[in-house]
Amino acid sequence: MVPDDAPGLIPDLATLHARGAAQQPTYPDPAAVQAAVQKLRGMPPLVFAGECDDLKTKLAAVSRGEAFLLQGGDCAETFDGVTADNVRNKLRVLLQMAVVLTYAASVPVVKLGRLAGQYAKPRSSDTETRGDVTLPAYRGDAVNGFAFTPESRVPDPQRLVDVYNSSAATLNLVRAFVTGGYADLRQVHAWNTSFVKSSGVGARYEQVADEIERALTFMKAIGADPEEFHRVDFHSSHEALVLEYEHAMTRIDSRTQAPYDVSAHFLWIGERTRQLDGAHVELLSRVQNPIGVKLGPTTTADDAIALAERLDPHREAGRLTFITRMGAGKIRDLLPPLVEKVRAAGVEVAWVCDPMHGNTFEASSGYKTRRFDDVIDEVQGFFDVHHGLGTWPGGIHVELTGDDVTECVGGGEALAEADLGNRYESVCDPRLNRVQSLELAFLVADMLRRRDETPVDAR
Ligand SMILES: O=C[C@H](O)[C@H](O)COP(=O)(O)O
Ligand SMILES: C=C(OP(=O)(O)O)C(=O)O
Repeated sequence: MVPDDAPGLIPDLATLHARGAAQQPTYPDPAAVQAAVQKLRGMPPLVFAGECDDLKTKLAAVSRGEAFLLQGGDCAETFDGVTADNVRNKLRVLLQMAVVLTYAASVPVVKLGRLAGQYAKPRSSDTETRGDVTLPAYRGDAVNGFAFTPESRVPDPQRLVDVYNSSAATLNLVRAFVTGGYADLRQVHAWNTSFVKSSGVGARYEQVADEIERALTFMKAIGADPEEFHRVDFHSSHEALVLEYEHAMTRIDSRTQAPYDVSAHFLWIGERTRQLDGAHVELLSRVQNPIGVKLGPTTTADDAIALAERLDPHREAGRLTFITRMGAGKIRDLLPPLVEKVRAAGVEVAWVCDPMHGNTFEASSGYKTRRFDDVIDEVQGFFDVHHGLGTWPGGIHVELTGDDVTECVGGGEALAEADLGNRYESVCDPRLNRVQSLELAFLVADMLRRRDETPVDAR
């Protein structure tokens, strides 16, 4: 456990806050905050430091161009959403996407859930107004309630303990699924439930599943049935946003005597909290987990290089992932100078594309949405830029759900703006539904394959 004053390893909370921490809740009762933090400091780790190191090794392969990262899950998890069906559905769509990417593009896929901790949200505005009532904005279940009442919107630190418990329950189920038979490759057909089967992409998936099944039968016949066919490696991630939670979950690893944030394997710093001298960069600069930083359209190459110097001064392979979220209309202009200058500075990172956060708009009905075509266009732009520079498009970071929601428009089922109200369930940003997620996986697999077909000297 890291005491609040572990000298030299982790600054105490007050010192962190004194740096000016963006996007933090204003708690009305400091004693209640202290009590929640103390409670969390005594809880067991959610992940083990050695697992974080394993993920770092895998991300090093991503940064070398030898693997592809699939990072996905809800925009904002909710406490009510911690049900067996919900967790299974999310895992299932990620497994299906990973199979498509691995099989269709012949590339190892590192699987990273945006889950078991993704409960805190940075917001554009501190308040939300409905009619003539203005209340504090909803900042995720980690902070306050979604219900639009004054009581619900008051930040409650006990929620941080609830985040821990919900994350533990989710991770427990995920671990059971991925090692206990559900993720066995022989389940590849069973993951395709009837709803998806009846869609165009579902039929395409069935073909892939048939081919995999034949290959598995052949392998078994010749006596090869490796352990990797029966389980998958799966890791957890979330935005490290609320300092009280991340600080309380930072512990000294008994093997190495170094600090790890044991709330997840991978933590990222958001676009709104990546200030070089800010608290979030300071805290994550001290922990040994693999970490990410979101880079939006205002990021200069100097910003990115300075972030790398602060967060990865020893240039450790797999330590740092840059997750760009420029917007479909900007990525082809903004990404090339960024990647070129970062590379010229000798900084080695995994480059990952978040095609969601630069492409949000408000539909005429008032729903926040994203166009599937914009999502694809940003990923295609990301691939084109890296292709042009000879660098590796290392992965995608996607807000998605395993359910058949109606939050993003377009895709093979041509979801229209008028359909958004049918099943809009996100408490923050719109997610790809299950069919759209699978369609994305096939399109990205095509992009990866086409890249492979290009002769190296033509790159
Ligand atoms: O998920 C990211 C942010 O929390 C979200 O885009 C902010 O949304 P807002 O602009 O509605 O506050
Ligand atoms: C807030 C998020 O993204 P960004 O920091 O890129 O806006 C997010 O991924 O939930």
